[in-house]
Amino acid sequence: MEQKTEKFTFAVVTMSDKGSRGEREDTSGAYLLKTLTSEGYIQVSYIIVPDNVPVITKTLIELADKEQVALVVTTGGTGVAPTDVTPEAMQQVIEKEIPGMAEAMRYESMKKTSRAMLSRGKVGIRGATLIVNLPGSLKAVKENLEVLLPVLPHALEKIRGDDGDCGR
Ligand SMILES: Nc1ncnc2c1ncn2[C@@H]1O[C@H](COP(=O)(O)OP(=O)(O)OP(=O)(O)O)[C@@H](O)[C@H]1O
Ligand SMILES: Nc1nc2c(c(=O)[nH]1)N[C@H]1C(S)=C(S)[C@@H](COP(=O)(O)O)O[C@H]1N2
Repeated sequence: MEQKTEKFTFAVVTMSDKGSRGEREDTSGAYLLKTLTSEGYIQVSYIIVPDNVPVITKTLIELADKEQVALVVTTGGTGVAPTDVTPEAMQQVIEKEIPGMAEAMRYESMKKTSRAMLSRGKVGIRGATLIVNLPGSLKAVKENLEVLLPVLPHALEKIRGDDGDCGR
């Protein structure tokens, strides 16, 4: 079993027009905050932004470059609706993409719903920050987190430059 960690900071960014206008309770963001905290990660920021590329880009760059947060998990805006632009913003932010992490989440999600193929979420690194896009619905967040959580400590250690043991 992977050990719990108390060593990494995290931020949650919810991409939602309705959420940013206060028209829908952000249950997905709240679930992420609760779960990551209970896993031992340290919350430093929680932001709700509209589905707007410049706003999302600025927010993610600030969290990585200024706040130097270890982990940023986003929810929403990954799909195919005209307003869904999270991946387009990510394209401008990340320096290294980790396609395997996004594909693993989609692969496992496909076992729950074929609609998982509609998510275009990315995972990537900017500086020493890992940024992970999850879909918007609470169900999707729960299902994707199950795939993500076990690999996170090792990924974050590697990104930080630790000599992690890959052997287990
Ligand atoms: N932050 C959230 N918390 C809880 N549920 C959400 C959240 N964001 C989206 N959802 C749910 O996931 C579904 C798909 O998300 P999507 O972003 O396409 O919805 P939307 O209503 O067009 O979003 P928005 O206008 O807020 O950007 C929504 O119908 C909603 O039920
Ligand atoms: N595991 C999982 N992944 C999922 C879903 C889900 O219910 N479970 N919903 C899908 C749906 S219906 C959509 S439209 C896309 C994109 O969601 P988003 O636009 O809210 O980011 O995520 C998909 N990924």
